[in-house]
Amino acid sequence: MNNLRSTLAIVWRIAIPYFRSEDKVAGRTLLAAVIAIELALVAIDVLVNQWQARFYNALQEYNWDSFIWEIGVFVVLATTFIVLAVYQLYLNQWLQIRWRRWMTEAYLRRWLGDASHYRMQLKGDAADNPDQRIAEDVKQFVEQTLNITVNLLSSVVTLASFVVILWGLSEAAPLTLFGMEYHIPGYLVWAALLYAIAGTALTHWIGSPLINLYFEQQRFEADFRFNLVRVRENSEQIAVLRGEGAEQTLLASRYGRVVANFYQIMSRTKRLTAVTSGYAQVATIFPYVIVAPAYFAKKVQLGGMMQTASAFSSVQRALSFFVNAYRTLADWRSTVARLDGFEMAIESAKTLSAEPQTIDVVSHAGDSIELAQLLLKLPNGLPLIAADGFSIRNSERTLLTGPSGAGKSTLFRAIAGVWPFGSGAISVPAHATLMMLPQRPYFPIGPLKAAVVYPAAADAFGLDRIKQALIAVGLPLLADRLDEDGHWNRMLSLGEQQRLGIARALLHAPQYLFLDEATASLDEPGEARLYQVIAEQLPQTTVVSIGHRSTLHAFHDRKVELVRDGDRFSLRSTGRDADVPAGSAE
Ligand SMILES: Nc1ncnc2c1ncn2[C@@H]1O[C@H](COP(=O)(O)OP(=O)(O)OP(=O)(O)O)[C@@H](O)[C@H]1O
Repeated sequence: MNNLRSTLAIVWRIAIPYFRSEDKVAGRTLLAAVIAIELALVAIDVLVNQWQARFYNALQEYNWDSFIWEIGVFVVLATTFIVLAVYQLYLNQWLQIRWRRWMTEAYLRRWLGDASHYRMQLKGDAADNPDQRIAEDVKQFVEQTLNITVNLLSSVVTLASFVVILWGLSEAAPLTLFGMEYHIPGYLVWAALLYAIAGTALTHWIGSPLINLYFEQQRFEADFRFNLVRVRENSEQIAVLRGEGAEQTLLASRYGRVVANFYQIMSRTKRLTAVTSGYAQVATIFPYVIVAPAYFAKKVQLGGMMQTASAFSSVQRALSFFVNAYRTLADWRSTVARLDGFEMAIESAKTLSAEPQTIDVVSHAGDSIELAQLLLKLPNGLPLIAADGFSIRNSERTLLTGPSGAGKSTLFRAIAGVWPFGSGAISVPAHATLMMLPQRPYFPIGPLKAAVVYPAAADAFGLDRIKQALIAVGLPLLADRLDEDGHWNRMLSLGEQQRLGIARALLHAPQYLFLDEATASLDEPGEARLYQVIAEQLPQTTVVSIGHRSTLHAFHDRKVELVRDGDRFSLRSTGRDADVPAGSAE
């Protein structure tokens, strides 16, 4: 019960923001229309039930006129039913797509905002496969929540209407056993109730493990899909390493989990289907068996008997909502749990930067980047880099070196404000523009011009400027392909990608440019030319580079080295090409 209450509380928390959003008028109107139509459909069911009594009595009495009249009534009822059913589905789908669009956009904003997508990974993948949460789970949540709510409501109303009818019919057709009449008020209602309770309990007992099994199934399927995507993304590496065999084994083992779990679902579903279909079959005949003695004792007409059977099955169906919807409910609960986990992971990634033991990235009025009492840590809490009173001065060009794994890239991540582990403060000039270029720049799939100017809009720069930037970095041939669509990370060599990255920097002209081995794939003369271009075209830009080649020294005013200092590394400024001993920290 507590479980149910907490699931409902989560559903409420996830569902309600849409109905309070800017789209609330459309959302509420559509929801009201869907519910109103559902209630009208129940009313038609009640009318059809009453019609059945009249229709079968007309048959039993060989009354042709009544028969024809009732056929006419049925045509009217059936036509109304069809029109309502068509519009109910149409409006339901309309609401679904609006609600889903709103939720998807809201999740995308939260996931992409504040670098949560990156921090969630740092936190150890608390919510697996966010892509699945946003693409699949939101769709299922909206669809299932709406259908379950509407069906539940319809069941309650059906129950209320038919219980009244069935109660009356219990009077008209008293319980007759072995020639004796027993007057139990509303015995047909009680019989339907007992029947439904027994079915529900049995279904829950057999079906409850399905909730977890469905949850796991979704996860295994998503894992498998994700690994397939990784193979596609890294297909060149895999091909040259002849890694196909290893991939086959890995993928087969991932798919093995999908299959093993599915077998469990199959065997559970088999048992559950035996129960639910047996239950449905018995339900067809059950009311006739109960009313038959009264019928054969001529206490009730054929019409009364048919009406009773149909009312009984309506009550029983409404009561068995849980039995019929068990699979959907199980699926729904796992969808809700996954979305809840996703929301929690986003929240905890957000609060990561607000925790007391995190790095503060603040803006200040000065024109340099200042590191004060900074201690960078690994996610597991081990110290990585300590820096205090260190500044990156305006327009200066700094070369950062140090052993592999010392934390050079992590220092860049901290300055960019996405590395939360550690303490101390990083002050960045207010309104300063920073650009980080890694060794492997990212290019969205699409036209080349959009890839170069990313993250600006494709039309943020004139075509001539983009062409000039490409020519400046030594990619004149690409200058004629700006409108070509492509997967540029796959189509260009790493050196070409790095040139393209520098072209991006030339266009954006940031005040601070951080180059994390961003030219390391070029030969030395090629690298030198790019630094020359940066110096000429971005004379005001403060450049901080990570690199290992000694030839880079010529393009920097200052050399800073990360040196081991106990259990961590610290920054030592060694001046231009100078071998200043360690310990002369800024
Ligand atoms: N997301 C992460 N989770 C756990 N550890 C990490 C993560 N990112 C980096 N590290 C660890 O932090 C340390 C510093 O990594 P970083 O990439 O900053 O080193 P680096 O000095 O740039 O190395 P290289 O010169 O080899 O590129 C490494 O030991 C690395 O394993």
